[in-house]
Amino acid sequence: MTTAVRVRGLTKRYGDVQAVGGIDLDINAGEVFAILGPNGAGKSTTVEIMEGYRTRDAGEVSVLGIDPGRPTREWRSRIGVVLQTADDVAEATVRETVRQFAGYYPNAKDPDEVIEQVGLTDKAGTRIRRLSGGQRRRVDVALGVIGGPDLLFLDEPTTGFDPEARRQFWRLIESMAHQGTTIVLTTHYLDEAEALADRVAVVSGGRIVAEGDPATLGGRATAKARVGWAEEGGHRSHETDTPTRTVLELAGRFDGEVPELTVTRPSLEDVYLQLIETPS
Ligand SMILES: Nc1ncnc2c1ncn2[C@@H]1O[C@H](COP(=O)(O)OP(=O)(O)OP(=O)(O)O)[C@@H](O)[C@H]1O
Repeated sequence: MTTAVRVRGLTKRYGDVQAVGGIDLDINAGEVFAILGPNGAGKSTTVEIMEGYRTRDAGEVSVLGIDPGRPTREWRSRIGVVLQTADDVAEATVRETVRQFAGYYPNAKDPDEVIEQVGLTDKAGTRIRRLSGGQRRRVDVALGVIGGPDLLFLDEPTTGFDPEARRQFWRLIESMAHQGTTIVLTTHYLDEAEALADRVAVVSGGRIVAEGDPATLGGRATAKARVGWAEEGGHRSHETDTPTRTVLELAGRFDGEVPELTVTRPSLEDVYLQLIETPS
């Protein structure tokens, strides 16, 4: 498997603040990798160093085989970054802006197709300054993907999106991943990480405190299950390592359907909150 991003011993300090305190990361080509962590954990700093927009104090970083501290023009054209749209495009329409950016890349995607994928076809002729915050963010995403990048960085991409726009954005990311684009995203939405990411890293206090498949992170898949049901006008629940046996016993007791039956294991959010409370 080819490695798209390799980071070893990355550190970055701002005055007294150790923003990144020794991060090691390997992100495979074609993978969707999510970086999670509380405010101030060091996510943006790490991602901006990988994008070549911030200098590092120490450590090795290789992104598509290049040190982002010494970027080449060819390398830049293979990297997609979602930035806040600059104010100087605010007078231009969505279509004009996306077409203009398409002109900067050798392998740009079709502007109208990208506008459709971010759900802005109805607004293609609208000036950017007349868009809502969430619509404007969708323009940012369109500009990040228009170049047909091999590696796409998304820093909190869906902040300000309504639920429908988020789902539409997820489909765009899934289709880009399906076509082989490597995607690195930071997000505060755990459902987003769970829906999109092959692997996640949880960053806390400038270090990685857990890393893995979101379905099994922190022992989620093998943690005790909670079986819940309704009985005698109240809600009952039981924590167990053998939920199937509990359900069978209940089915026998109720002679068929168990009222309001649920079987749950810790959510990604439960595991995440535990991880950031007790950084190792
Ligand atoms: N330019 C800067 N100058 C000084 N301190 C900074 C600078 N940028 C970030 N920091 C500090 O470094 C730490 C890490 O910040 P960073 O933006 O990387 O966190 P983050 O995980 O992306 O947070 P958020 O979820 O809030 O975006 C924070 O304590 C922040 O205050």
